[in-house]
Amino acid sequence: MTGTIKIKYFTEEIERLSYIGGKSDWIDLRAAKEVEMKAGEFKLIPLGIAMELPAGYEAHVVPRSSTFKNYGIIQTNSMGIIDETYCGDNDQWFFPAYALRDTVIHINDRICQFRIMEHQPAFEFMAVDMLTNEDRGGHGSTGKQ
Ligand SMILES: O=c1ccn([C@H]2C[C@H](O)[C@@H](COP(=O)(O)OP(=O)(O)OP(=O)(O)O)O2)c(=O)[nH]1
Repeated sequence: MTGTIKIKYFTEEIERLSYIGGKSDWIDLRAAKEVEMKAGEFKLIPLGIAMELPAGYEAHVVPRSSTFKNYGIIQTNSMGIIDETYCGDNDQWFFPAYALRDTVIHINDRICQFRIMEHQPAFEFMAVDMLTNEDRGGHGSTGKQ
């Protein structure tokens, strides 16, 4: 175990964060309230936590592989990025959900997972007229098989 992260839980009704015994170092997150959705609806599902990430880190939130099968929802931003600056007392994490069928997500359901990543190094972007490299080719240029 390296490092400690301050975490605030917004409800007693979700289980505390834990690693699922030796299976993965991604940590599952839970819905913090019951959410009913109709097909075609968008909702932000609260995840019931706020965190003070360590300096120099961000968190990445993605759906679980089984989330669509279980709940018929997809994450509208594909991957959620939790900035280090998102650390205020009311900066609750949320899962932006789009429902493809009528569905109910219950409180404490594990709907997504996250991990903490170091920031990329800071780069400077320098405008040039030419890149002087060989073109790689358009999308799919390496064929299908
Ligand atoms: O799936 C997500 C994505 C973001 N956030 C929180 C953490 C993040 O730090 C903040 C802002 O997210 P982002 O920068 O991706 O959104 P934006 O639309 O660019 O908003 P902003 O103008 O606040 O940066 O919202 C979540 O809780 N879940």
